[in-house]
Amino acid sequence: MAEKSHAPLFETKPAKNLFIFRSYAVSVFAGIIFIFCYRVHHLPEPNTAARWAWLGAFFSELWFVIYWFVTVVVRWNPVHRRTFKDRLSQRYEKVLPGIDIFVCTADPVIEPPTMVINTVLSVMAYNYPPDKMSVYLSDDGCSDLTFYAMLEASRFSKKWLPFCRKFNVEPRSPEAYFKSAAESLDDSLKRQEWLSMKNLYEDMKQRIEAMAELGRVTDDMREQHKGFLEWDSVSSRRDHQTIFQILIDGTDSTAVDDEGQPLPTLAYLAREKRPQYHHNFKAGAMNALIRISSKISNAPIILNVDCDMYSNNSDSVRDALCFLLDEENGHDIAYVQYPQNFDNLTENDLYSSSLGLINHVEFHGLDGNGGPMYIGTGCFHRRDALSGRKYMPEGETDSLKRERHDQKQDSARVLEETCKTLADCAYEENTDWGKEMGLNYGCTVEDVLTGLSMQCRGWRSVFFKPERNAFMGVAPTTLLQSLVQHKRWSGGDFQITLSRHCPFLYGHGKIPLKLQICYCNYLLWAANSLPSLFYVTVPSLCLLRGISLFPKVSNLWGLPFMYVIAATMVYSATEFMWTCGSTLRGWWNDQRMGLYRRTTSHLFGFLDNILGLLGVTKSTFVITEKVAGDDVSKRYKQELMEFGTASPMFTVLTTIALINVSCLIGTMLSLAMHGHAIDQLAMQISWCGLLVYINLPLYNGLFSREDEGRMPTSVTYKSAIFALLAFALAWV
Ligand SMILES: O=c1ccn([C@@H]2O[C@H](COP(=O)(O)OP(=O)(O)O[C@H]3O[C@H](CO)[C@@H](O)[C@H](O)[C@H]3O)[C@@H](O)[C@H]2O)c(=O)[nH]1
Ligand SMILES: [Mn+2]
Repeated sequence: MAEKSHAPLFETKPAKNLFIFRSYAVSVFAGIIFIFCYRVHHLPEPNTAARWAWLGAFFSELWFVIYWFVTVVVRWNPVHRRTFKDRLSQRYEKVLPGIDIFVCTADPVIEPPTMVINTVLSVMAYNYPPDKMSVYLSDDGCSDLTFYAMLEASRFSKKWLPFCRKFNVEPRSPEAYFKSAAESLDDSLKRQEWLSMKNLYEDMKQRIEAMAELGRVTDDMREQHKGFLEWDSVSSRRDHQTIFQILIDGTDSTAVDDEGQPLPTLAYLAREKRPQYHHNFKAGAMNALIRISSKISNAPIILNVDCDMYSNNSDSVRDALCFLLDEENGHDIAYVQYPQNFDNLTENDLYSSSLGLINHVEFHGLDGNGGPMYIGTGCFHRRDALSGRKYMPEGETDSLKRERHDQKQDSARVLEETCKTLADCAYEENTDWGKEMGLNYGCTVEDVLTGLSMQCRGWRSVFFKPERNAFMGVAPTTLLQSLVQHKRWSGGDFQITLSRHCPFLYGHGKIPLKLQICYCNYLLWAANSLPSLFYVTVPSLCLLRGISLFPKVSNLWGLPFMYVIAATMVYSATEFMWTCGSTLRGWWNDQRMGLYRRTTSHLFGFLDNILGLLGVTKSTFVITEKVAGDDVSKRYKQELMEFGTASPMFTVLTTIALINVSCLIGTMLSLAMHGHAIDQLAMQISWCGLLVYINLPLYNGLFSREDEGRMPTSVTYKSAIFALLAFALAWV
């Protein structure tokens, strides 16, 4: 009996079939050694163009091997986790800890209020005692429309929560639920309830959208809640006082749903913004929420979600608690990170937004090597760890059993007033907030940096991927959006590499070396750009002058090259289709996006950092668009690449594509005319051909499309000039 009470709440298992990957890695490593022998033994004459190109290829390959080694470390020891929620209920149902849920939004146009409240409703409806949950929305857009939508949501929740309980609804975002679930309920009474709930939701949605269309909240609506008065003194979203409103006060015994069950607390916050203070983007918003919630509910667990990431699995809180409450192995876990999943992907994931590799492969690997990164959304934290406390092996056991804050006797109105100052700009002056406390400032991937800090303070983290996806968000639906998002990520990650937070320095002696290496899988994205740029241009340009950078196919030295390339492609495609459950085309799209990101997002992220170090630029957080126009969505659904805008990123892509296609055609013509043997250049020509092939959608956008999503002519001209310049350079 005693043994049973200590049965673990979760279990960890190593991944299966690891020998396949390990044999691949070992054999490729052998191939790589041969490649380097070849490079060193066949150096061309000094002071020739061939010599420089050769050295360039050598150093690029050296870099790729270093990076490849990182990806091998990531994949060496993956683990999978399983939870036992029934044991959690048996042991803890009566004493479940409180949980504070933070939702962040920043712009009512890019992130429409209906989307925001769907996320809010989905988390309010978790299968968890509502009196133990509090939901806080941070609105960096300071929009009365969002506030109005929250008011609607607070009313709607009184019906939605009982409905979810009664029919065990999944997912609990009304929009997603009514979109996916057919009204197949056979019982006519149920059917009626279902329909009336759907109508109720549609009506609310319509009211909110009408108000958004109007662009302001109508006067009769404004009279319904005193909170709207706050907007009388808002001059702009970048210059206003703190607005904090408790819409549902969970401690109030009259705050109940239509079945008389308690409701979760629901609060709206727009922290103070003043032009003279940096607001530190999402990190600033989260820190304001940490402070304010500590005065209201002060729950020991904090869940953080982006406003577009609704809960898709009502048991996620319980799953997360299985880790955090485990008596044997839970006390040093700072956070439980769920994967980011998306519900707007196309069949073959045109822009490779599914994060398939991260979710199915890499994060299991990080988990096995010391713990996944914190990736900003879908993450359950221990409040203490997030607030900045170091892990202490003794005395951890009670940290989750803390009571609500003493001030709970105060009425909501009094609390609102006393809490406001906590979200004022000046509050953080001369404090450790943003440094040692809360989320870290100064980095566009505040999440990754914060997770690393927690791990360096002695905490562990776990990655949990339940069978039913825990969260579903919105992935970028245009090429440019995706590239810009990756620029923020790779630039931010690289910033960490160059700073004192570089895992090898900051994490030295604090986190395992293998985890430090794993971080490089992401922190070196930006650094990949230069060797990649070399590899997709110089070998092709060399063709024009007949400079050969690779051995003959018939030569024995050709074997290691061909083996390494073929094995890596086959392994990567298999991994993508088998482990990530994608299609072959999905893999090919991922390869294309990998190439595009390396040569644009990562390059620009790299340059940004260099300029940042020189003090020329300051990084900003460009919010990812969550709605697209009708035409754009149509093309997205058809998996037709969206260009459409004249962006420098497209100029880079087009220039590279033009260089490759010209080199390929030029070389073929000259070979045909002079009748030279193809053997010496075969590998280089194949590489160039592959680049042309992967770029087919781009040529299509350049030359044969008529729709709005084609490549703008200005980009084509600019790129043609750059390509000509490259040819001229190649000749000198
Ligand atoms: O000044 C800001 C800017 C953004 N956000 C919020 O931050 C979240 C993420 O922004 P989004 O534009 O959707 O960026 P993504 O690239 O999708 O976000 C990923 O990457 C970010 C770091 O770059 C993390 O913060 C996110 O959690 C993670 O999902 C959204 O909820 C925004 O509302 C704010 O609250 N304030
Ligand atoms: Mn997002």
